[in-house]
Amino acid sequence: MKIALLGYGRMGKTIEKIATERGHEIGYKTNTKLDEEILKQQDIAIDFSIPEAAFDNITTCFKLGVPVVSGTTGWLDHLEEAHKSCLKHKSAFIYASNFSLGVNLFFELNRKLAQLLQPYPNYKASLTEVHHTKKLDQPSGTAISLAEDLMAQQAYTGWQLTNDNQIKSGSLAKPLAITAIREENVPGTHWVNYKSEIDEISIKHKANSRDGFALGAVVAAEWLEGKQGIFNMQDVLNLHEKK
Ligand SMILES: NC(=O)C1=CN([C@@H]2O[C@H](COP(=O)(O)OP(=O)(O)OC[C@H]3O[C@@H](n4cnc5c(N)ncnc54)[C@H](O)[C@@H]3O)[C@@H](O)[C@H]2O)C=CC1
Ligand SMILES: O=C(O)C1=N[C@H](C(=O)O)C[C@H](O)C1
Repeated sequence: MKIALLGYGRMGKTIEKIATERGHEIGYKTNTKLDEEILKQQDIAIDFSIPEAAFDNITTCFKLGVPVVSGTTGWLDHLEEAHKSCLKHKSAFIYASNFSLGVNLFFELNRKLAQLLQPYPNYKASLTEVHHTKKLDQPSGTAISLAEDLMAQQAYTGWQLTNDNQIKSGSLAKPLAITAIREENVPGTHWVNYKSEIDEISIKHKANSRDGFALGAVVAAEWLEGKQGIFNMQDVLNLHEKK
């Protein structure tokens, strides 16, 4: 496939390495405004840019008939609008807050654990994420996905970042606490913890590098080729069928 990399930073460069190893061609890469003439000659676009640019990049691709794999976090207020644009232009789209196989299995574990602990409100849940100091958004997109899945099974009314009272979502009547920690060179670590007076149950995913995110994004792009519509990583990894 001829791939456009929208965002050529840490992830764009890792995706280039993995896509090339898998026999793809990088036909276009950019860190700024899109060149529509070159972009429309590509088979697919992979957007790992910045929150402010993602929506425009993605909808420009749909307008040009270029399917999109998007991993940029921090722009999800506009996700529904992006879906509408994809459907309007009969294009194809996959968004994931995390493309790695390990995290997508971890998402399944999180949903299962939240369901198992539903009858036991004495276990208080919390989330922690650790990322590198260059990360622009907090909490991470992955932590928000974990929180949303957990809250679908448990009696929390919203989530709140423990280290910044301004950052929250939903009602604070019974908030789920998320702690975001920033340390040099950490690719991404997430914990879900349940604590009672008697004991604690924790699950953790730690990325050792960015390769898993990049491989997942390239596999998603390969899977999306020739399809039309809106998909997610559960579709790509066939996780619906494994339940
Ligand atoms: N879904 C997933 O699996 C993962 C998602 N991410 C997310 O991907 C995004 C990028 O992460 P990194 O590569 O670490 O960041 P980065 O800061 O290294 O790269 C972002 C690049 O986008 C460029 N950029 C700025 N404006 C642009 C525009 N208008 N169009 C295209 N590019 C533009 C910047 O110059 C920069 O080079 C972040 O939102 C991050 O949270 C990161 C890792 C995994
Ligand atoms: O910015 C990052 O680096 C990462 N961002 C994603 C997120 O916000 O969850 C995925 C991964 O954790 C790395």
